[in-house]
Amino acid sequence: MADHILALDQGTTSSRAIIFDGECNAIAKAQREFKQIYPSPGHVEHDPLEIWGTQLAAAQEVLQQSKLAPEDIAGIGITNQRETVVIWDKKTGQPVHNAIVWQSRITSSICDRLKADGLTDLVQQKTGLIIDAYFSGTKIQYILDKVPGLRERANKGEVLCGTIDTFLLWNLSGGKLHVTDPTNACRTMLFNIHTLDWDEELLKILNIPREILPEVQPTSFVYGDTNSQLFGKSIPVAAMVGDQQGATFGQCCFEKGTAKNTYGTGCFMLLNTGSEPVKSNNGLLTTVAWQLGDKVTYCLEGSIFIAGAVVQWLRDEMQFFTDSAEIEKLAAEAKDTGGVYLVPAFVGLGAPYWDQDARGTITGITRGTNRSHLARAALESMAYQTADVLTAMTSDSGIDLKFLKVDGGACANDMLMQFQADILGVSVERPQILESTALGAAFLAGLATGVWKDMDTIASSWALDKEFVPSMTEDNRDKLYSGWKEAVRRTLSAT
Ligand SMILES: Nc1ncnc2c1ncn2[C@@H]1O[C@H](COP(=O)(O)OP(=O)(O)O)[C@@H](O)[C@H]1O
Ligand SMILES: O=P(O)(O)OC[C@H](O)CO
Repeated sequence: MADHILALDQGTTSSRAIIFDGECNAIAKAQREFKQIYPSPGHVEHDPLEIWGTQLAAAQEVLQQSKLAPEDIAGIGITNQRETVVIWDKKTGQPVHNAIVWQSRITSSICDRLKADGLTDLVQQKTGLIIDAYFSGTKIQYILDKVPGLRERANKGEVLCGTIDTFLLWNLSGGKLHVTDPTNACRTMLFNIHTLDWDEELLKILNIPREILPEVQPTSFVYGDTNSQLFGKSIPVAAMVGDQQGATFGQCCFEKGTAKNTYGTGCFMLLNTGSEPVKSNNGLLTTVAWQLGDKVTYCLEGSIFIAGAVVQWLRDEMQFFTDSAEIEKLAAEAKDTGGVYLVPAFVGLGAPYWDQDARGTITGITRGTNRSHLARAALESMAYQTADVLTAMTSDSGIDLKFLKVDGGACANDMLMQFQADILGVSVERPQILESTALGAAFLAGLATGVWKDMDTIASSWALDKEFVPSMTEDNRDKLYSGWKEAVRRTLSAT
């Protein structure tokens, strides 16, 4: 009987596939890393065919490992790095350019022009976003302008465009389906989050033909079947969801006022604000959490560009250790940072500052500063950036968070989680299943195919691994946090 779900988790650095059974057990996992391409400083690309190749290989491997037949899989749920965008030839499937990755700053000058043209309010009102190179719209414009003859081909309907969910679905369906969902569409800066459709005015401003964009369907939805040659038999694709919204669903943040924070390459905090979009006055994004049937749930999001990546930087560039987990031991050698703050603005700063030109800063170094202090400051930077976001969220939503659910690679770090609880003054809850992103995609696909009956059944499956309770005095918290604010002030490009 088809009572398993295959989740495809296409992330920034790897393509993963996990099979879940109806009791949320991950019965098999496979993962393939792929190349990060840096054509120039601040410019990040991926090879779309490598993304597809690694994702397909991981899916085929996990099926083989599980010993299940394709007919045991009720559906596939796709979850993906968001904003990263591809344009490809409709006939051959060949990409016309590398994918421009969400982290890429290549279009920051286009964004500066849009801001100078006074479009900030219009963009926020329609899309819930802040004008920034992070989002797909200016990346699409950049590719259309850069590749010779591409505009004419786009106008003639010879090419297709899409975020990674769409590109994977198109390939999985053998070139039949060109579809996205609102959690991905809303990250393009071309999608109106109120009408739930591509916005003609924004398409005109960015000079993007509507014909190249995909159809938009709900997040949990049977979009169609995979090409039968890929897995031996066709399997329905039954969910597509941006990875951060996927993690929010996987963490069962179904109630208005619940939030999760994912500590991966970057750090993304999403607060469920219910059926109405809440406008931010403090540098957060208003974004679609998911669409089930015709019911849309919104959230406020704080997107932090560099979180776990600061640990990778200490590992790869500074060569402090060889494995990310070793930071725990090194950081524990110092009882505190000795007054050092590290602001990892390696690609500018995202929420709530949105400063494209800021660059990383270390403050408070003395003759006694050593590697342990720096390691500790790097870990603490994730917690301080999260505190900046939570302050903005409380102010925008009027919601006082009771607890924060956490997931992602760096949340395995107990020292970081305790410091996070301390600096927020809010309890931090780590679940037993840390694969929240893939689990969210599985839940959404399972809802569309009957593996899970309803959201109440899903919510009852969430189980706590460890709770971190704040233990720092308010005085100490205020003193440490004001030191961070001063370090950020020195980092911002205008100062
Ligand atoms: N014990 C640890 N302490 C701090 N950071 C860690 C630890 N283990 C892994 N990380 C960081 O977590 C990140 C990986 O998390 P993951 O959720 O897999 O990220 P992504 O999905 O963005 O690729 C890496 O940036 C890594 O440096
Ligand atoms: O692939 P991740 O986990 O780093 O997530 C990337 C985000 O979706 C970017 O918005």
